Amino acid sequence: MSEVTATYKFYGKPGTFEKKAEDIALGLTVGSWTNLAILEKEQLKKHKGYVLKVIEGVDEDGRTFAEIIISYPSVNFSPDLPAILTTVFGKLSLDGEVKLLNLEFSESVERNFPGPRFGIDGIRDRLGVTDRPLVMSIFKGVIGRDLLFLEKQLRDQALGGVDLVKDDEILFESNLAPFAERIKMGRRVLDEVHEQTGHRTLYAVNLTGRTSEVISKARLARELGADALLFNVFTYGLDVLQELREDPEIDIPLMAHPAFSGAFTQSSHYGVSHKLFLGKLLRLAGADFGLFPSPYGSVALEREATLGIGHELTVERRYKKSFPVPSAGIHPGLVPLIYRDFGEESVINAGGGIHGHPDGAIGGGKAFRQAVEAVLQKQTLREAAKEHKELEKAIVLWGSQEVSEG
Ligand SMILES: CSCCC(=O)C(=O)COP(=O)(O)O
Ligand SMILES: [Mg+2]
Repeated sequence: MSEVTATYKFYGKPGTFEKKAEDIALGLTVGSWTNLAILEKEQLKKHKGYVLKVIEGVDEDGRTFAEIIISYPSVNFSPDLPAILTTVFGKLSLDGEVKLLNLEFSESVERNFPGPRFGIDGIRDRLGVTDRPLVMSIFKGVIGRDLLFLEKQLRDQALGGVDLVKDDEILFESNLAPFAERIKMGRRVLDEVHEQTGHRTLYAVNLTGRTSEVISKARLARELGADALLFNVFTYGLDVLQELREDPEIDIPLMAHPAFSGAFTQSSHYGVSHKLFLGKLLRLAGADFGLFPSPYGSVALEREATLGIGHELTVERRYKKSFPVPSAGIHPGLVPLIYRDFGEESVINAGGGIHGHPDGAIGGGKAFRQAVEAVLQKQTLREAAKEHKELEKAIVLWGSQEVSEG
C-alpha cells in the first residue's frame, strides 16, 4: 500500500499508549471504526490509519514514554509536504507532549519529491574540488554597510581560499546593498579573483522578500549570474523550497539555512526531530546544502542530533545527497572534530572564525585551508602550524581540539 509512516514519541502513564495510538490512527484518518456498519467499514478501510508498533520505555528521568509508529494511507492526502505534515502532525502537534521523530515514505509517495538538483557531486563539479571538505565563509558585520564595503569583504574571503561565501541570513534587501547589485558585484569580484589566482569561490546570495516574490527574484538572480541562493527555509516553508527547486529556470544550487527551525526542534518532548527537519525533509524538498549548528560551536546541538542530520543528508537514497554544513562558532582548531564527525562530504562554515583572524578574512581562510590539509595529511594542527603562520595564529587565538587516533 502507498503510505507515509510516522514515528512519534509520547509521554504518559504506563499501559495507556496502545489506546492512544489507536485513537490517533483513527482520529487522523476515518475518525471512528468499531461502531461502523460492515458496508461502511468495507468502503473506508483503504482510508484507515494503522498502528504498526508501540514500544514503551522509561527515560533517564524515570518518565514513561512510548515510541508509536502509525501508517497513513496516501489516498487520504495530496503528495505534497503541506498535506503530509498536516495529516501526520497537524492537530496532533498541539496535543501535549509529543514529538515527531521520523517519517518514512513509500516509493510511490517519495517519487513526488525532487531531492537536490546538484547535490554533493554537482557542487564539487562546479568548484572542481573532489578530495576534501569544502570551506565556506560568511559575510559578517555588513548590516548598514554599502556595496563597496561588501566588495572588499568578499574579495578578502575569496583571496583567503574559501570555496564558498554566503550572505548572513539576516542580510535582507536594502538600498545600501541591493540583492541584484550584490549578485553583479559578486560575479565581477569572484571572476577577477579567479583570473588573478586560479581559485574559484562561489557566492550564495540571500534570497529574501515576500513568498510571492521569491520565484521571480530567484529567476533574476540566475539571469544575473548568481552562483547559489541562500534561503531561510523555515520562515517560508518547505514547500517554497521545493517550488524553487522544481522551477526549470532556477538551475542554481539552493542552500538551506536553519533560521527559525529551533522553534520546532529544540524540545526533547515536543516538536520535530532535528534529523527529520534539518536532514530528511530539507533534502527531499531539494536543498543542495543543509546548514545546522555543530556539536561544538556557539549554538551547539547534541552530537547525536547533528550526526543524525548528517546521516539523513547523505545516506544513499533514490535522489542526490545534500552537503552537510556544520556551523556556528566554528574556528580552524575545530576542523579535526568536524572531519571526524562529518568526513570529506561536508562544508566547514565560519563567519567569526574567518573575520576574527589576526590577519583578517584572508588569514582566516588560509588558516582553515591549512587545517583541512593537515587533517587530510594526518598531521596534528600544532605540527602543521609550525609551517603555516596563519594556522598558528588561529590556534594561538582559539586553540585546537585534536582527535586521538582509534
Ligand atoms: C546556526 S547554523 C548557521 C550559522 C550562521 O548563520 C552563522 O552566521 C554562523 O556565524 P559564526 O560567526 O558563528 O561562524
Ligand atoms: Mg548567520
